[in-house]
Amino acid sequence: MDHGSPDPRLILIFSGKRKSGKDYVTDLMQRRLGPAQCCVLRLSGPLKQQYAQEHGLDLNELLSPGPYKEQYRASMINWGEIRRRSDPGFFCRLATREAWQPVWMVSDARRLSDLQWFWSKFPQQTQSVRVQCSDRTRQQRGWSFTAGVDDSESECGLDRGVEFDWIINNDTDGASLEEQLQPLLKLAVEAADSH
Ligand SMILES: Nc1ncnc2c1ncn2[C@@H]1O[C@H](COP(=O)(O)OP(=O)(O)O)[C@@H](O)[C@H]1O
Ligand SMILES: C[C@@](O)(CCOP(=O)(O)OP(=O)(O)O)CC(=O)O
Repeated sequence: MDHGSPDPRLILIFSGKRKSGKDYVTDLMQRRLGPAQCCVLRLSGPLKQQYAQEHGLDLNELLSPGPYKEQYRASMINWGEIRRRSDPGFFCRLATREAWQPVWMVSDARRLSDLQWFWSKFPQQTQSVRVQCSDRTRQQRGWSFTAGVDDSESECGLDRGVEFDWIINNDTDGASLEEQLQPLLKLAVEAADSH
């Protein structure tokens, strides 16, 4: 890789609707695994950084789960689409360029092109994880349907056509998240140990 680090041993690519809990789950896993073994990479990180700079916005607020980023989401989606159209791997490359840990978790895949980039570059290491929950749970977490966002490729691009390696149900009153994450954590520990 261009950053000179050895290739990762395991890449878990998370996707799911907004407020399904992608950040929550990946943060939880990272706390368990520790920063020396595992990093959380966000494809939206370099996107938000560049977008904030060009539009004079508060990057920290855009990176937070609160309402600020929602005001700009539709515009950020459009802005990102233009970049991706000419170079589908643009944000994947930027998001991964400084990662050196043996386990990577990408918290926000949204389009088939995101997954394809990792599958083609790291075919042995890449596994896909879908985080899902009911709309009711998402509403409890502050979600409401927004036309132009919830019906766009950004939210629906992976609804069909992918057989996910792992599915995590993250409903408020559903199966224990801890239990569901055990096999993934085990996989990550084994990958890190083999580094
Ligand atoms: N299992 C959970 N238990 C408690 N709170 C959760 C859980 N999953 C998600 N949340 C909360 O719901 C909100 C949305 O989750 P987040 O991880 O930001 O979703 P996403 O990244 O998919 O948009 C956050 O405030 C988060 O802390
Ligand atoms: C413009 C975006 O990158 C904004 C993504 O922001 P977050 O990744 O913070 O979103 P959720 O975790 O789903 O709430 C979407 C895109 O289409 O690239």
